[in-house]
Amino acid sequence: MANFRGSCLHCGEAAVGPIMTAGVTKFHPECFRCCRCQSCIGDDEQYVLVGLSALYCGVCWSKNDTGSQKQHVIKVIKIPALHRDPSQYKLKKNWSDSVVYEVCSLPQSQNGCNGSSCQLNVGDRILEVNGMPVHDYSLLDIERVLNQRTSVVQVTVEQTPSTASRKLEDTKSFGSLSSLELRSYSDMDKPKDKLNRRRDEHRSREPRRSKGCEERAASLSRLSDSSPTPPTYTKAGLARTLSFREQARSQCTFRACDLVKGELLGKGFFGQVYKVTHCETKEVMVLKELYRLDEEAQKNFLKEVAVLRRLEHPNVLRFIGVLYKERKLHLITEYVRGGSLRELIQNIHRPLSWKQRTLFAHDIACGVAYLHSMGVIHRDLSSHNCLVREDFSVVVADFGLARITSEMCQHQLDRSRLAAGSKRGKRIERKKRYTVVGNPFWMAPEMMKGNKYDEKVDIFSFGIILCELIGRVHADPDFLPRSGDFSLNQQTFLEKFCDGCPEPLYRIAFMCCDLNPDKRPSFERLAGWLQSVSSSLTRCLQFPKDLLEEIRRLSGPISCSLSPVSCDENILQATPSLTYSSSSRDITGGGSKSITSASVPVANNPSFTECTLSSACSSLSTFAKIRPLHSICEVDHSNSNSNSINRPALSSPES
Ligand SMILES: Nc1ncnc2c1ncn2[C@@H]1O[C@H](COP(=O)(O)OP(=O)(O)OP(=O)(O)O)[C@@H](O)[C@H]1O
Repeated sequence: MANFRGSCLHCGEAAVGPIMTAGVTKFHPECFRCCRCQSCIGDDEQYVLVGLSALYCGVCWSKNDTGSQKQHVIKVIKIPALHRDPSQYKLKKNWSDSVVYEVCSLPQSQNGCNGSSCQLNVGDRILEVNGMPVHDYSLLDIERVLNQRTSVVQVTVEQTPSTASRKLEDTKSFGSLSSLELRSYSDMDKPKDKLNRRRDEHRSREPRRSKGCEERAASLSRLSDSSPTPPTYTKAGLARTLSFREQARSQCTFRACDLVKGELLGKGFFGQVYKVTHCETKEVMVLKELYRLDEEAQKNFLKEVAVLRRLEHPNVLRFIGVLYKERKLHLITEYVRGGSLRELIQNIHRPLSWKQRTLFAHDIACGVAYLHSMGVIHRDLSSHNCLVREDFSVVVADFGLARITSEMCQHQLDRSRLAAGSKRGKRIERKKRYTVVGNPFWMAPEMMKGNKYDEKVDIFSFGIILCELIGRVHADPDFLPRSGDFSLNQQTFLEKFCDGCPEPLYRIAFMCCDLNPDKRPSFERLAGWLQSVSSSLTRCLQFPKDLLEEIRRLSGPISCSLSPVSCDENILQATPSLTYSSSSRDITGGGSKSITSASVPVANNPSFTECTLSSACSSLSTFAKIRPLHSICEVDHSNSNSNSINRPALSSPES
């Protein structure tokens, strides 16, 4: 079995967890897509990898099989079991690469057909037979399987230009071969030789399939993992080689027939979320599928899968696997029964003690501290995207807008170097001019203004969540008092919403909502503070003196609002197409009026669903009210010197 560490050929990121392999090249399942039609290629589907770069699905390839003979190609060929011909495939060992066998002679039936892209040719290098890498087997074993007459044999081959154009010599005919033909195992007779016995052994370890489930086509061994113990679902969804060996935790690929679709749990901007139950284990999970098929939606969804599959933490939504259905990728995650934190906060019939609120905040802080340690900025942290489990622990979810920053990993490294006593280096400049994404209610001021930002934007969002928890108030600026500079209006919040709130808790919230990102505490520190606060609350003790002093010192005096919140509907009406300049000092277009708490019911106005970002930037309130309908707004600030309009940027590309 090959070592499946390495990187994905498509995205270049580490290929861990379930991966698709084409020969020795690896892909994440979500990256294993046809370069022409962009559809995901399932593990039972034909593919052709040309020149170690262009991947085609069987359909697109067969429509346009031109020029293949001049290129390096990895593909799957099926040899049907229809012919009775004594002539045989002959193989030889490829001495330059001891792990593959080369076809040196063909049966007579193929006489004159050499060079065809859909059958074995002289010189083809055989990488896998029936999904098993050939290096585990002797040349005789492989020849025996190829020449058996009882069942379809699926062969993954590598064709080089010389192979494809090589002339057929010295071959005897035994009937035509068809390939690029999909047949399932259930169509085939059970092979008896060693190779097929091995395959059957693997399959016999799988849970019994539900009746009526169509079995998979012969394995291409593209979905692989090296964890020593196959996880629960690995085998349920696959009739291929031992897979999922790379990671200890389970990440699975399901078939549609493995899961029974249940109730619709909700709809986001791009996708919808269903409860599903596994036929065999009865485990309830969540399936997220896209209903929008535009590029933007696809991009965000693939990112969500890509991010989630790398993460494993008790306070981060658990990724279970993926499902290919109708050539589309679906995400399977744990089912979180308690709904969103926002729903819980807003449920006034449900009392929440200060300790419970502190624990919620602690869990989120731990989850996002982990994300940051993994180099992920969430960028859409909100009480919508924090889900509450039955045991009242909270998980952070929804990674469609997340950003992976290698700088952050570097930052972690540097920190550990510093901790290990090496010399203090120059502070790494991590802030970058990324795109503006997320929900404006929770969005950090620096992102709102189109400035450079870093992971501290998540801390601001967390501060808003903490305010929601403290005041059981909507994050909407119509309810949660904000200042003219988009920070929190601490004074008003304190007066209106902090009755009975432990002092450290609201002070922590204020620190998180500081306008200056550098003054916001890290999630690691926040988790520590919140842990101490909750312990004190549990034991009804006074807060430790040093904790209180530290928090007071760092949070400083309670600030008063600089620009009183005003109610100015005219801003909304008068500036329908303001430009959003990345160099402007605020997002109001004019700078004179920054925040309005105008209670214009735009959120419920259907015409705003089509509203563009540029027209939405007239005020925080307008901006904010667009978001619940749009769910995402992206503005590209990559050209920081430009004063030009960044037009409705729902799909602005991100570098
Ligand atoms: N794993 C889960 N378990 C239980 N409920 C979930 C789960 N994931 C999502 N939901 C619920 O399904 C609904 C839709 O979720 P989804 O993540 O698609 O959208 P969203 O976060 O509301 O919006 P957007 O993706 O536009 O930010 C939400 O109300 C959420 O509470």
